Amino acid sequence: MSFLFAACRPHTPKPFQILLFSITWICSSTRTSVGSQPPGLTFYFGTKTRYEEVNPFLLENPLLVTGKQDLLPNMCTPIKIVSVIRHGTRYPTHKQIKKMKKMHDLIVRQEGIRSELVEELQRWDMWYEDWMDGQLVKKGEQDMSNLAYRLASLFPSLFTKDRLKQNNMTFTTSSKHRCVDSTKSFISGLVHDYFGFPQAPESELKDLPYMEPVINDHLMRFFDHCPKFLAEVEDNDTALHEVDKFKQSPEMRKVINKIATLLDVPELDLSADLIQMAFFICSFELAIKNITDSPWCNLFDQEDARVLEYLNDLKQYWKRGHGYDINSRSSCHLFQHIFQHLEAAVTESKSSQQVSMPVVMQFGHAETLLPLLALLGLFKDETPLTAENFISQSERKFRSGHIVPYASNLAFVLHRCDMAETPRERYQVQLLLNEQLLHFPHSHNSLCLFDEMKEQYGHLLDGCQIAKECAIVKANRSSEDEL
Ligand SMILES: O=P(O)(O)O[C@H]1[C@H](OP(=O)(O)O)[C@@H](OP(=O)(O)O)[C@H](O)[C@@H](O)[C@H]1OP(=O)(O)O
Repeated sequence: MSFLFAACRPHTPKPFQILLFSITWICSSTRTSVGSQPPGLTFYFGTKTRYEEVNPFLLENPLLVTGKQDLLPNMCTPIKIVSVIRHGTRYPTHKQIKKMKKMHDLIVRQEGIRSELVEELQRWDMWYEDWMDGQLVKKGEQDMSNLAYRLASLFPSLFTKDRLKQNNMTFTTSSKHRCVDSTKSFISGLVHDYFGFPQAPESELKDLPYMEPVINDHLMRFFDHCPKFLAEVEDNDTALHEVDKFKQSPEMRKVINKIATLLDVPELDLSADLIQMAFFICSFELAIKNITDSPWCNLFDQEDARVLEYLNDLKQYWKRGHGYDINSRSSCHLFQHIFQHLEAAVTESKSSQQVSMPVVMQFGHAETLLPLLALLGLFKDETPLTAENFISQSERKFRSGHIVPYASNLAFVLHRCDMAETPRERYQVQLLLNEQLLHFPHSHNSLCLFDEMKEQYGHLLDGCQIAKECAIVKANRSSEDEL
């Protein structure tokens, strides 16, 4: 099978392969007609997943807003939106690029008789360079400008020219360049694509105070400012022990063995990290350049992909998700900030004032969103993800690629319902993830009365003081001192 598959790749026919040429031509044309994606791998890339995987209709039309009628509650008017948005598609980080080079060098130095696949990988151009280090790519800019257009189309009463001109929109970002650039692309999508202001200097916008992104890492990178998280997770070598164990698991060993055979390299030269990197190259080639037939994808089938997805999910679960309480508790300042924005709008609306800040857009990382979602009790499986339960977790809720792909976005939309029968029903909050309705865990409904939300999450409003949550309590002989 692999021989036939190997013969099905476009390649320069060699003397001893002339016979295969006709087969190759048939197969490559067949492969092209079969589909434009790596065979069944694209939904297993975890946090390296492109946004289109959660909204496939965007592949045809990146500006399409679907199901608008289903998304908005009848007889209610949106009066505020507060969003947390992951940056758009990015280059690999410096750390990952080093692993890419190591993996490719391992293949390039192969000599003697090599398979078609190895030859193709040897011919592949290692075009990634250290300077790229996680920066936003062109596709990432488009992710953001298109998202801005779609959100404004979904909530036109919030995204109005007047509000733009009156600066009633705020754009907060993490200090990382990919987030700052994502914010600028989002604003550009709003101003130029949606509102149609020309890009030229004579644009009406010149009299607008430029909508500069406001950097706030305490909000968008709260994990960097939480001593308890840094000590117990980030800087604790044993915190990801389940990840380390899974790298040695039978499932992982089977993938390593298979790739070693395919590449004809000693297993000892390979590792779970290097193989995960080869898998991620397939994901980056697709996400960044829309290359659907990268030779790197030909190393893997869906069984391998499920194992490698779980490896990434284990990291996200224990480093950012439900694994350790401090992961989610460290995000409660961000949740409180979101809630305070909603509460301010309710207060203004109740006193018949114009809502002063109807649009609040906040740009961060997968590690901004995952702890916040965990804090809200979302995507929590009954059993923790461990190195031992890969098989029983095959239908798990916590699949990072389905939750926080590039450009993922969580939106709290506050509605005023003037036909409400009781004052309690007048203000309702709607939850959307990646432009789709998301149910609150306590009610299994995507709409929640504002007062009910306050009751359900009150323990996170009054009972989560970030200074106390993040304090490192150091026991000593006489008493416990907070550092
Ligand atoms: O494995 P890498 O270096 O890509 O990990 C990145 C994070 O990428 P992710 O694991 O989420 O795919 C990156 O998150 P992002 O949302 O900004 O892409 C994070 O900022 C970066 O520090 C790396 O995370 P790590 O936990 O430090 O490995």
